[in-house]
Amino acid sequence: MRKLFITGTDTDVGKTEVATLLLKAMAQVGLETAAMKPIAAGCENGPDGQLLNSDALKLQAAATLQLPYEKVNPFAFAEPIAPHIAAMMSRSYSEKPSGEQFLGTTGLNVSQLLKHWQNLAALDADVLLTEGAGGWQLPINALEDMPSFVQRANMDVVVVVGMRLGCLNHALLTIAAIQALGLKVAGWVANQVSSNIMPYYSENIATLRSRINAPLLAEVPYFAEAQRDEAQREWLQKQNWLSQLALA
Ligand SMILES: Nc1ncnc2c1ncn2[C@@H]1O[C@H](COP(=O)(O)OP(=O)(O)OP(=O)(O)O)[C@@H](O)[C@H]1O
Ligand SMILES: C[C@H](N)[C@H](N)CCCCCC(=O)O
Ligand SMILES: [Mg+2]
Repeated sequence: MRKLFITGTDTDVGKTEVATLLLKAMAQVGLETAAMKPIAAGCENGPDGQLLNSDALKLQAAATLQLPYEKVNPFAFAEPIAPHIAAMMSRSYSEKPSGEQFLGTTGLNVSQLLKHWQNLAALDADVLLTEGAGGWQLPINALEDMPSFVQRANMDVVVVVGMRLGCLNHALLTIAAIQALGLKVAGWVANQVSSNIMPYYSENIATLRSRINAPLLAEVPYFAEAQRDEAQREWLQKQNWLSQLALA
């Protein structure tokens, strides 16, 4: 089983967009996939009152293994804020903890994340794809960050770079932090996050290519709403990212 973790240079850079495109590409070549968004902040109430996150729903729908929502997204919080703060805010306190005290009350920890992830890993699909939340160095409690979970699970990491001004610093810091933990960067994806392509796009790509010691898996264009599905289908046919990931 291939275990991939999708991170990005920030929140809103296209991790879910790229993750669902990857899952669709994998399905097209007959791979069995499971997907997970272990922690999601920013949820709506479903019909039975269950908190549902749109990323988790997209991953659930794009994976070939049909899994119950709570297995895809075991930790769901209402507010669209940093997840460990959302986790703290979701609890009821007689007195809300002040200052840094709340960090001890998030209820999130690496061993719980690992337990839920291992349940999906045990299904032994060809690929288990896990989306992070926000950027790489995401705190989950007073002592632990998301990267410790990725390290314990020994996942390979795909970095989604939102192609906008500032991405050089964010991408290079992210890659350095992943590699410093001894984890493999399976590759990076340049994602156009706006209908206006950034100035000097190709020079920015060239700069990242020259400094990132991992393959550029794909350059994802901005898919306008109109005929989005069709444009994505056409685009997917031209990609060789699965062979770069040794999955095809
Ligand atoms: N290549 C693209 N073409 C068109 N829209 C895009 C593209 N990439 C991202 N978007 C849009 O930008 C928004 C943010 O993308 P996405 O939700 O994938 O970000 P994210 O990194 O997963 O964010 P989060 O940190 O909340 O998980 C979404 O509305 C998404 O549809
Ligand atoms: C709400 C948002 N869309 C994401 N789900 C969470 C982003 C967390 C960012 C935390 C931070 O680095 O400041
Ligand atoms: Mg997302």
